[in-house]
Amino acid sequence: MTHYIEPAPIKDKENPLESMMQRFDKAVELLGISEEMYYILKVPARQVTVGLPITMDDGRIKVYEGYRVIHSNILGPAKGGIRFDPAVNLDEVRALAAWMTWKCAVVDIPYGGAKGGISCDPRQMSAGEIERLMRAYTVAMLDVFGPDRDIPAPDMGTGPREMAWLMDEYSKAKGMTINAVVTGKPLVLGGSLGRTEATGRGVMVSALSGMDKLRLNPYKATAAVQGFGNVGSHAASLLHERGVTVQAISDISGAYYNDRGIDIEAAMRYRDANKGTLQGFDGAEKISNDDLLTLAVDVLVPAAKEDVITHDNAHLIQAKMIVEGANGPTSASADDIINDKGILVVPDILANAGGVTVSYFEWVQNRIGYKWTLDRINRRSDRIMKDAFDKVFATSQEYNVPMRIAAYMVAIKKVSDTYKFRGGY
Ligand SMILES: NC(=O)C1=CN([C@@H]2O[C@H](COP(=O)(O)OP(=O)(O)OC[C@H]3O[C@@H](n4cnc5c(N)ncnc54)[C@H](OP(=O)(O)O)[C@@H]3O)[C@@H](O)[C@H]2O)C=CC1
Ligand SMILES: O=C(O)CCC(=O)C(=O)O
Repeated sequence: MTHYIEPAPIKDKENPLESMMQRFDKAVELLGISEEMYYILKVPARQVTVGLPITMDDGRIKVYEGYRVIHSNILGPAKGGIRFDPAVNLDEVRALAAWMTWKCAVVDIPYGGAKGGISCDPRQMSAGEIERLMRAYTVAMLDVFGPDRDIPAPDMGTGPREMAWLMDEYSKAKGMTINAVVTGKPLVLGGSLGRTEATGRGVMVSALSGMDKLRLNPYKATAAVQGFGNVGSHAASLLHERGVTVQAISDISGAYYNDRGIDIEAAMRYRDANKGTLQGFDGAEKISNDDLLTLAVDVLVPAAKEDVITHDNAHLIQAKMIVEGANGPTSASADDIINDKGILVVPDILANAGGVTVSYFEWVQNRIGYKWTLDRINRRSDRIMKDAFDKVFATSQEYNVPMRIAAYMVAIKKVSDTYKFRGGY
């Protein structure tokens, strides 16, 4: 029996790092970036891998691998979530860290990009085992994290509970309470109002902005949302609130379809009362996660994981618009097919930036020792998301490129200009 938890193998097909680099290369070429700057932007500033021996509930010791990659800290402290998932490996974390750099630059917040992850399956672990893993990871990253250095947050498989453990462990090690070291915390520990829904809310703002460009009336529009976790469930709920008929939702147990629309609040209540799963939800017909992606809806929101839309299924997509709630849900191999079909894609580094935007607000509130109202947070984050959408859309028109490449161009220009002005290399 193995006590070492092997990280997921690096994928040679549909590798997220490759997908990120292909879009990056295109944007760099259009911007006429120098070769020196190309490598400055490409190579991560820091990569840390740690071994984490954890005592499991049955007394055995298992050794997990954890990662933190700081892609860039030129715009400010690095920022990015921590992922607990069996598919985590260093390549995935490197791609996710770079996406954070571009994302923060697209929405014009003063952060660089980072990401962390542990190759583990939290669904198979007790709360105590997860807590020991999170605390061990925090101790291993004491010289990486810091409110002015690198500020983690939740991602897939983690949430406020894990962020609370991180803050506690970090604060104990430093001998004082330092809540600005992490965002996405519970409210009582200095979390921000609105952070839980923030990513889904930004997805909703992006979807409505895209619908406006396509002249789609939200009250007549339909949507399918893949993933019913933090991002997917709030995106579905907020789209529903704005009049959109959400015909399909899904989680790892499968997808649930109803052409008259799913009662999203009922689905959320069902999931919360059913150990976090939609398994058995009866307000809809059960279909597969693959079938959800090819439904004849106006708006498709992939909000679960990477590389679900690939060369193999892109030609089957019927949606008029894809709003990427997840990071990297479309692999680069699908880009040309999707663009040729005329589908408007609001890319991940724009569409899901509402989360990090409100994380930024949380950090600002922690630092000034004050709490903003939910109304102020929502108004400010909606404005940031709408301005970013308009800027990326205008760039896509100016250069006649898809919004994805336009978003990379906006981001890369900002980061490379920052390097030029700071100089010293
Ligand atoms: N949380 C945030 O603020 C942000 C998250 N993101 C990105 O959004 C995506 C989702 O993150 P988040 O909502 O936080 O994660 P969660 O862990 O809260 O939810 C993930 C959801 O995806 C489902 N899922 C996982 N694997 C599959 C699969 N193979 N097929 C179908 N569904 C699956 C999960 O199902 P189940 O519950 O059954 O396991 C769950 O419903 C990730 O790509 C993340 O990086 C981006 C920006 C910010
Ligand atoms: O809220 C944050 O700081 C980061 C969220 C995140 O990991 C992401 O946007 O992918």
